[in-house]
Amino acid sequence: MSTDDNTRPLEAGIVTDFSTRMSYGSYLALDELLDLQRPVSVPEHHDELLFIIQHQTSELWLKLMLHELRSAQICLRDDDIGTALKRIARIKHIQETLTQQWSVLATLTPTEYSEFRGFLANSSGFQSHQYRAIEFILGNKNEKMLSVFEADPTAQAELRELLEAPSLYDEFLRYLARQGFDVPASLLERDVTKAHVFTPELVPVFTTIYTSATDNWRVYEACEELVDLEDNFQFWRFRHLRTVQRTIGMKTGTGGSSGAEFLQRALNLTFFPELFAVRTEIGV
Ligand code: HEM
Ligand SMILES: N[C@@H](CC(=O)c1ccccc1NC=O)C(=O)O
Repeated sequence: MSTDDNTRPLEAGIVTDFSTRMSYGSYLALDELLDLQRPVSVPEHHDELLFIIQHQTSELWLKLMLHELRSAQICLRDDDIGTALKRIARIKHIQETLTQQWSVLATLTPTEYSEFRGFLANSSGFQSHQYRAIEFILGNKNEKMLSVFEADPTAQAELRELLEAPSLYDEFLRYLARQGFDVPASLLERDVTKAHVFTPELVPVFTTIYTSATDNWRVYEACEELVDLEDNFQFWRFRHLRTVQRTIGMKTGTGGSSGAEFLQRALNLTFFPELFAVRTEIGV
């Protein structure tokens, strides 16, 4: 039923008394959440709220990504590839959201950013423990990264635990070995605290999977999901680099690195090199 005054009448059943009931705001702890955006610039710069919300929303998505990645690892350990694939499907959508989100920050001009950048002092995304946790789970292990978290023992301990645990790729290769694939023993017994290094002897395993995909759909699909995951991760890194270039140019970073040059080097890293190398071996 429509009304003449272009308003929607409330229905009789709509609940309005929340004096004793759980409401939207109380369920989501909105009072606390919306009290956490605290600009430090004096006088307060109009654009600092954008900067804070861009980072806080990113951290929330990183939290969910970590939750799903940890679960995917457990699924693989339990030989439950179906659920692992479901976890990765969601992770890929989170990555797409994180990458698209850069366009909001791209509305921040270099001048606007320079007006409050000084207030950020030495804080930097480099100190994001959730980001580092994701890098570790995906296999970009680097013990030196722990030093940044000396003042945050909880974060440091969590990162050390991840450093010493098998990566997602380690779990996948162990799964493949249990499924009867000829995964090199050196990889199954490797020092998991180190980054995975390209191992030519692993490539034939993937050549078998890719050339007989019709007999191994599940495993083939899992390989392709990992390729998507790495692609998406690189897209995020690339958008970050481009945002940095258009915002601070070649300035050094607040975290103390060379800035754009340091971020550029991350684009040479790879999580699953053999899944890319197999492409060279397929067909003519
Ligand atoms: C104007 C916006 C931004 C600029 C100018 C910028 C700049 C930089 C720079 C220069 C670095 C290198 C470390 C340093 O010396 O500080 C860095 C690292 C990093 N930033 Fe940003 N950043 C921006 C936005 C963001 C956003 C929105 C996020 C989302 C969480 C983010 C996350 C990170 C992460 C995780 C690193 C570490 C990357 C790695 O280890 O490879 N940054 N950023
Ligand atoms: N590293 C950035 C500062 C920065 O972007 C930042 C500062 C505090 C919290 C998060 C940040 N984001 C990513 O590095 C810069 O050098 O301008």
